[in-house]
Order: sequence, then structure tokens, then C-alpha cells
Amino acid sequence: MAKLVLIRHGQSEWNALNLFNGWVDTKLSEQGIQQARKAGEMLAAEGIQFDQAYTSVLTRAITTLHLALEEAGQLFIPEAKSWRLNERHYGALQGLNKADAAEKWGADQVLQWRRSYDVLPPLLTEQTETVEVLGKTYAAFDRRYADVPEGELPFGENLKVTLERVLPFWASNIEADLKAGKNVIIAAHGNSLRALVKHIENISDDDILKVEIANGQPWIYDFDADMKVADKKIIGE
Ligand SMILES: O=C(O)[C@@H](CO)OP(=O)(O)O
Repeated sequence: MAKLVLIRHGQSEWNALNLFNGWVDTKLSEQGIQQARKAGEMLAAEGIQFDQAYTSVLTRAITTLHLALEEAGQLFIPEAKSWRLNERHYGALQGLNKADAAEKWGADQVLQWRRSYDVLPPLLTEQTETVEVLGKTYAAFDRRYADVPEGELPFGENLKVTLERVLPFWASNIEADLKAGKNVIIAAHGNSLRALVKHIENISDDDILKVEIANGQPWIYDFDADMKVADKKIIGE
């Protein structure tokens, strides 16, 4: 039986400010750092021995993985990073305050953008766009995306599109490891993990709207030999 642990990164500086984050590369807040360490302690208490780690190319997820594995005494395991595990790309909403957006466009529209399966956010138009927040300029894209296949670089995604770009990596790496009996840990993001959870648990397009994944709370799945979920628990709730 192989185990899969999903961890959403600890609170980011932009989560704390209630800003749309998406692909903007923000850091963990102090609280986020503590949440990541706590997740590692809880995983150590579970006694899980990991064989492989995966994360996105965004700092908040990578840092969370490293802090958690350090606490669990398993920083030595192999790790791979992929843009396919990045947060859903929030398009032109990136850097905006979520409460301000709800006032401007209405709470229901913002809920659809944030949680629906197939409503797209307003899209970016140029690869060179930047986001200005509190006097700092953030690039929408940089050289870490140089290997993204032609035409696949997103300018804004809904959960459906996010799932479509996560799935090839799931099949080629994560599922392949689990089938080989390896225990896998993934540190990623609220919406890239919601997409994975939808796939793993076969959740309907409507019901996925209600699924929330909290910062730093590990979701632990046990898979049987046929890749069916034999057990699932969320720790630290
Ligand atoms: O801002 C974001 O990128 C995500 C996750 O932090 O936000 P939301 O929960 O609104 O999808």
C-alpha cells in the first residue's frame, strides 16, 4: 500500500493580505513558516517514510516542502519541481485584494472565479506584464517558465484548465511512483491540489466548489494495488 501526502503551502504574505496570488512568486509569512514546520512534526508523528517529493516552481510551496521535510528528518529524499504543480494562474486578478474585487464585481462573480470548475478569470494579455503591490514590482513570468511547451503557458486558468495541465505530471510521475509502492509527498497550492483531489476522489464539477484545503494541513491517502483510495485522513484540523 502506497501513501500520498498532499500539503498546501503555509500561509503566504499575500494570503495574509487577502490578495489573489496565482503564479506571482510570494514568500511564506511568519505564520506560514510555523504551519510548514508543524506539518512536518505531524508527519513525523505519523511515522511515514517518504520515497519521493514533488513541488511546484513557486517559492512558497518549495519552502513549505523543505521546512516540513526538515522537521520530519527526511530532507534527504529525492525531489522534483514542476510548473504543472503551480497554483492556478489567476490572470488579471493577480495582486488584487479579494474583498475589493467582491465589492467591484459582486461576491457571486468572485466566488465563481475562485471556486467554480469552469469559469475563467479575466486573462492577462502579455507575457511581459508585471504586478505592482505595495511599491514592489513582480514579473508575471520569468525564466523558470522557459521550458513550458509552446502555447501551454497560461494567461489565466479555471480549475478545469488547471487539472488538464496537472494530469500529465500526475500520470508520468506521481501515479507511476505510487504504483511502484513509493510513498510520495507533494507540497503545492490550494487550487492545484483541489484539482488533484477532484481527480483522485472523482468529485463532481459542482461539488468541487465546496472543497477547501487549509494552509499546512496534510491530506493523507492510502492507495491499494489497483490505485483505489483505501483510506484518507486530514491531520491537524
Ligand atoms: O490567491 C490564490 O492564488 C489562491 C490561493 O491562495 O486563492 P483562492 O483561495 O482565492 O483560490
